[in-house]
Amino acid sequence: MNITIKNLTKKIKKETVLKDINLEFHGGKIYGLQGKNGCGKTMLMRCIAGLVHPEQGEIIINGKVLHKDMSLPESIGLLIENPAFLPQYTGLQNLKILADLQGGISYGELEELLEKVGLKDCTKKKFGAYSLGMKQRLGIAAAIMGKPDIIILDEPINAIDENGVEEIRQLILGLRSEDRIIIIACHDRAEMELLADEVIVMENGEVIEEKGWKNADVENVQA
Ligand SMILES: Nc1ncnc2c1ncn2[C@@H]1O[C@H](COP(=O)(O)OP(=O)(O)OP(=O)(O)O)[C@@H](O)[C@H]1O
Repeated sequence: MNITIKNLTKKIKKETVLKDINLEFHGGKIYGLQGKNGCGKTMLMRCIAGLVHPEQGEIIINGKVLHKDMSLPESIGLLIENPAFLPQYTGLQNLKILADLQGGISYGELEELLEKVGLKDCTKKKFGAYSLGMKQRLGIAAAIMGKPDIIILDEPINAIDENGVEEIRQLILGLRSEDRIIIIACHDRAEMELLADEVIVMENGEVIEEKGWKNADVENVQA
């Protein structure tokens, strides 16, 4: 599994929100996007997910060029901003609707997913009555449903209570597998150090630093 981003530039109106981004992502690693509010983390994630068309550059996923060889990445799970769930249904019912669209996911798997994200005690509660942290947990469940090759999580620990943070952290670390690329955005540097194998630091739409610390073979690539 690999993703190559070449000379990616995205403009919104006259503002350049991503500037000449060049990055490589490989399976087996958790990549962290770090930077201040508005630096372009979400926009980069949207581009990788195929939700936004860049003005320049390309995104190549396993040799296939996004928007040329395929309209969307073939196997991707996303948690970006507030996921749209139906308030009148429970978390399990919401997941079931998504699972039916995707196909090949059993009810048992959905129950397991809810347990994994710490929602198994509220299977009867409707999404509309969920707390912010519960909504976030369901969003993570939806993003990892069906075991996608690429998992993108924008601020996954946001709104999770203190006890839940370690639980969600362990869940994310446990998702790491050889064939999977995980990309998370987080503005908290300490959290990022606990979660990511490589960190991509962004500022004003540019990548200003790439560094890795969990794997000895990854040194500071770019200072
Ligand atoms: N729909 C939009 N219309 C206009 N400008 C946008 C839009 N979406 C994002 N932007 C701009 O693009 C830039 C990057 O935004 P982005 O959401 O990627 O930042 P971010 O790093 O994810 O920030 P945060 O940490 O607050 O989520 C910002 O200047 C933002 O104002």
